[in-house]
Amino acid sequence: MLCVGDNLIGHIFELLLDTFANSQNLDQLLGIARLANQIWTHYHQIVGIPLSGYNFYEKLQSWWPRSSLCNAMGTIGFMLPCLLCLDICKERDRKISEGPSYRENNGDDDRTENLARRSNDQSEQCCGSNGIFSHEVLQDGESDSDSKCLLKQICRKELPMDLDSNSMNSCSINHHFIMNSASFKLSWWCKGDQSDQHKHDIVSFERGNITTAERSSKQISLKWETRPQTVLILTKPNSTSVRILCSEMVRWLREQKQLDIYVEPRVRVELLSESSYYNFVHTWKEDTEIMVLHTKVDLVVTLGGDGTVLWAASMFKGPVPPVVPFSLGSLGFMTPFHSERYRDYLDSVLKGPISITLRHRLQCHVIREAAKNEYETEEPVLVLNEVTIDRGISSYLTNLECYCDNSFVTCVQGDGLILSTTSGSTAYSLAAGGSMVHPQVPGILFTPICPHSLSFRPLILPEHVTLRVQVPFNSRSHAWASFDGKDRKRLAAGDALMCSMAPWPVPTACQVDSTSDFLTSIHDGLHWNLRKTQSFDGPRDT
Ligand SMILES: NC(=O)c1ccc[n+]([C@@H]2O[C@H](COP(=O)([O-])OP(=O)(O)OC[C@H]3O[C@@H](n4cnc5c(N)ncnc54)[C@H](O)[C@@H]3O)[C@@H](O)[C@H]2O)c1
Ligand SMILES: Nc1ncnc2c1ncn2[C@@H]1O[C@H](COP(=O)(O)OP(=O)(O)OP(=O)(O)O)[C@@H](O)[C@H]1O
Repeated sequence: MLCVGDNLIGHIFELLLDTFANSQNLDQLLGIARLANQIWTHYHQIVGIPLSGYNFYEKLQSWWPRSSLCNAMGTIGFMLPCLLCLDICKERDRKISEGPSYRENNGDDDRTENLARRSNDQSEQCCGSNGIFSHEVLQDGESDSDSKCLLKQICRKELPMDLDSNSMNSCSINHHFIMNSASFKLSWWCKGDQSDQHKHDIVSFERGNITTAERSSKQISLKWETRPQTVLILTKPNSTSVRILCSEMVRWLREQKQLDIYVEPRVRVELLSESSYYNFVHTWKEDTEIMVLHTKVDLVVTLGGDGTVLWAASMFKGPVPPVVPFSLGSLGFMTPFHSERYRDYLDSVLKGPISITLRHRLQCHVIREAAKNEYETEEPVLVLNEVTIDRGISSYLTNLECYCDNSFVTCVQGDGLILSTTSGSTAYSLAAGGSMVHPQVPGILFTPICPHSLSFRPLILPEHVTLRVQVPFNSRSHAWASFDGKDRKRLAAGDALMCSMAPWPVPTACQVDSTSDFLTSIHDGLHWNLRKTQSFDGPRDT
């Protein structure tokens, strides 16, 4: 990157701009804007303040009046980094001259005991200069954290979150493209491993000694850098207790915490039918607005069971804000927070720091035999638990050819196959005989459903592989793919499903920490290895 000249960067931007100008696909526009933003930040970081930024800015200015509304919206995403370049540098200089006071203290009084003690310790140990931003964790690259933080701060200052749910005008839509949520910092924490936290080499082999630096099982701590201002509350439908809790929580968050609140359209109607007091609650009208929710929302609260967490994850097709899952369901594997103590928990979460679990997701593409090119027909689907390919209502055995990075793995003959995340390892995959895996372990579980073979054991594959499950051309029936138990798609002979790890995990807040929460849920939820203890006086409960 260091030897990349202005010209090449200019070409890249030109190429991006052209693609941008010709695209009408909102997903693609967002992707390009993000890419441009990243290139710009890296370039700026390495080369200093390039005057060519002004050239780029001029180019955008001239192009702007010719663009459609849709493209113009995205242009803001391009322009902002240019406009902020100088401000960022000035701000960075200011911070250097001011010294450590910049790192604000996020408060520490009456928070929930467990959460606070644990998180504070972790923060002391690893925040500060070793902190990393969420996107750095995902990309494993070094980036200018301060500038991104400032970018967000400035955006919020200039474009306040005063959206009225009934007046979603073009101006309000414009700022959806701009990073607008509270900034936070993520940092690793691992017992006895406080040094070398920022090594980016996965394996080092200095003087013949092979050591590994990046271990996926480290606990991650989130510390707010700016106060969260907007909360999205998602609720399980048709439950009176959830409805009562929701209205109580909305009132509390508004009156005690002065937060902006978003809910689904259905919930807003429910709240308004209760009282016109809830008029301040925001929602959305069009599904397209959901695609930019992550730029408006600092925190997501779910009230329900695991299904509501899956529902929340499915709403975010890209980055996901931190999720605080409250348990109002029957099992609650992913919902460690008890609803009775919601005030204490939310108080603590809003102050931070909090331990989080980055729950990896799988990105699934259905590729039709009839399609002209690989990704022509269907949007990718992100799953938090699993994608299942099964026989549906057909009484024939499924016959699925499986490939891993283009190497033939096996042919599944049985009821079907589950490709699961480690978070989903305790769901359908478990019922089909798969192992339970700690959610911080990045891997893909390959679990057959009722295989008609005595020797077909489940596998766990590394996180970097791409799996392809193909319905053979001579298949006797169709197969069906379903995503987190929903949205069934028919796979005809020749169709395939591609599956790989998605770059956007779901960060869920922990009640204690990732490991403790996982063990609590397998003990309390599944009664794992519960057995009476042997004793001389007869069996005893453990
Ligand atoms: N035989 C089975 O065990 C079976 C069959 C179909 C679907 N499922 C699971 O149901 C999920 C959909 O959940 P839903 O709530 O929308 O449907 P649902 O209401 O039918 O609930 C399914 C059950 O699975 C539990 N569950 C969901 N995710 C879990 C997880 N990660 N760990 C442990 N338990 C979990 C839920 O708590 C719930 O009790 C699917 O993703 C699939 O994993 C399981
Ligand atoms: N906001 C929502 N809108 C529409 N459907 C939802 C929403 N939240 C949850 N669901 C669906 O409602 C169903 C039940 O939700 P959930 O699993 O949370 O409750 P539960 O079954 O009582 O709890 P548990 O999963 O712990 O057994 C799921 O199929 C889920 O997909």
